[in-house]
Amino acid sequence: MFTSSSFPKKVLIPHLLLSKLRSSKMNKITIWMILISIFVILQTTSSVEDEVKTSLINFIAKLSNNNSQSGLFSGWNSSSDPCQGLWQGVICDTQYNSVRKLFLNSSNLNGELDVGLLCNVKPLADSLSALHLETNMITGGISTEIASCKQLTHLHMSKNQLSGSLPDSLAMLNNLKQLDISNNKFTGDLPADLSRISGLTVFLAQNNQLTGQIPKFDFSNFELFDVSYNKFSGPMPDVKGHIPERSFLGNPELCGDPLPKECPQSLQDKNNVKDENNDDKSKSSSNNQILMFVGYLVLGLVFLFLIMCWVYKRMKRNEKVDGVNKIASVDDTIDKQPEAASMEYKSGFSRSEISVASVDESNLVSTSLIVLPGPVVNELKFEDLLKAPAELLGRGKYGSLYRVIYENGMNLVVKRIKGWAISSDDFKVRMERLDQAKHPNVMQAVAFYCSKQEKLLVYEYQHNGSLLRLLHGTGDTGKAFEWTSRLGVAASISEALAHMHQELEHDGIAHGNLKSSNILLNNNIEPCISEYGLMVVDHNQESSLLGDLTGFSAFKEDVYGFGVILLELLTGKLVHQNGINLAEWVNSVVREEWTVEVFDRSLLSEYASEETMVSLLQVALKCVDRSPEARPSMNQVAVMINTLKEEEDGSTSSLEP
Ligand SMILES: Nc1ncnc2c1ncn2[C@@H]1O[C@H](COP(=O)(O)OP(=O)(O)OP(=O)(O)O)[C@@H](O)[C@H]1O
Repeated sequence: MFTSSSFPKKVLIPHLLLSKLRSSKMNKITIWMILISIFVILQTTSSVEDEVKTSLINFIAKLSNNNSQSGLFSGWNSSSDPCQGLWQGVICDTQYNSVRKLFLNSSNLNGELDVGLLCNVKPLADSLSALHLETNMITGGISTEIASCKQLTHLHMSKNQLSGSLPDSLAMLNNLKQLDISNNKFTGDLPADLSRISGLTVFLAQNNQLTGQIPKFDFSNFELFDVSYNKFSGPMPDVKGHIPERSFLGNPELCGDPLPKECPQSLQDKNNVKDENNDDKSKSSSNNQILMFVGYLVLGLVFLFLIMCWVYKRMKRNEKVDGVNKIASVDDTIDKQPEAASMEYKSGFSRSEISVASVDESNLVSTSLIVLPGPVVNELKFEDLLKAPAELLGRGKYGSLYRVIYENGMNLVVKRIKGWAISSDDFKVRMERLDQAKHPNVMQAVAFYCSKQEKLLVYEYQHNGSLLRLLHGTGDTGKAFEWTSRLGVAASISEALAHMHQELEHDGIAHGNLKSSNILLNNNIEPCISEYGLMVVDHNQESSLLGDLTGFSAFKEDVYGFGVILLELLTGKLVHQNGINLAEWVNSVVREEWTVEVFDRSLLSEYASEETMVSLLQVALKCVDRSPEARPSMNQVAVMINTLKEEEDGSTSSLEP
């Protein structure tokens, strides 16, 4: 029942357990339960083996016409082990203790074949790889159950009295290598799918009464192939020289080369048509495949092209976004100067960009520049501006700024504003009003251009840079930015701004984007407010507490912007530095009565009046009041600063010898 190798595992362990249990004096019921369990386990294990034994005994009994006990097979009894050597013809796999092969050939077997008795018993069907029944007188046939003996590689049944047709299920034995059914009385057609068993190397079916056509095997696989002396019909399969002619002889209805019988014309035609059909089918299927392939290729290319377009567009868009981000960072940190920025943006003033604008004629006020009257330029042509070499100075939230060297050597800057929701007519009126409200400390536009999509403003280029650069730059002017100059700048800007506010009050045009980078130093090192009235006020600024930033609110935003400039002048600090908001920082220091601490140290060493500085600081703090209503008007600011300046001028002149 058990092999010597399996016995110790299954019995010794319970043994040990038992002795342990006895020694620990466990109660009898427990011991009985364990014994019963062991018995049940042993019973179940043996029942599988018994099933195999029983089926084998039944199989041989049927094959031998119930005479097995008298002859060779007397050792086949249920009290012995099929794998222990007493069972004649049984070969086992010793490792798995399973029946692998049955050699029952030449054994005087004259009973009936019942493969179901072997193949319906799973453990046997799963292990049986060879069944040799040749040279007997076995009757019956091969039943469909043969398909369950999936491990069969060798099925030898030659020289018997087997009859009936071969079941289609025979073709399901995928592992079959040798099939010998020769010298029997088999009838009917060969299962067509037999040719699908790719590992079949021996097929012997000679001397039967098999009919129909010979399946199209891959004849190159065969070591042995014989279908001679049957009743096969139809054309010879194309064996491509792998099988000798004699393997097909004795089939009177079989025709075609190399057999002596020629196939009738009708059969040839039928065959040719069949072949042609097959050829056509394969041709058309290969054509279809080519067409399909080309289709996929075209689709793939179109898809690739679309992806590339999409990627290109995205890259373009990202480039733009990148540009905005970079400029924003320049503004925030102010550690890059216009030159640095221009170095960064070498792309320059794209002619095509402006050309695009110029073709948008439907929305133009004028198809060319409107040159404003003034001493700077007498004549400025739009086309010449487009032709001129240009360099990008900066790219802000509202647009880009280019430096353009005009044909006569004149340096201009072109501000290009995109997406400003102002009608062309309103823009033109606005430009004219700004031009009328002149002030020497406000930079006048030289010319402008307007379309629905964009607006261009032309200014004179200022070589001396901005107040921002003067305060926080490298100091390449070589001069210290002394207190009196700072006070002078404050006075000039406040006056210019007060003038503009007064002039443009009814038009509601404030500067809208007042900051130290928009205060430029002209040829006389005089401060000039640039880009007046070009911007919609930035709603994100901390000063911008009101939703409506036109009219009154916009003017108050300018006052706030001016207050910040004053703070920059007094402290020498940037608007935002290391995350600290300048206005808040100054306020907090002043609240702590450490006012002197806020001032620029370079000013304290001068003969600057600390009193005037504190007074100017108070003006600045009023300007940056959180409540716009609490902020003074620009006119009031200008008066206050001028008074301070006069006092300062008076006191310094009285100090002079
Ligand atoms: N007419 C000019 N001549 C010389 N430099 C100028 C002129 N106008 C502006 N600039 C300088 O060019 C740089 C870029 O200007 P731009 O107006 O694009 O940026 P910004 O003033 O920093 O930001 P915003 O877009 O908010 O105005 C700034 O440093 C500015 O001081």
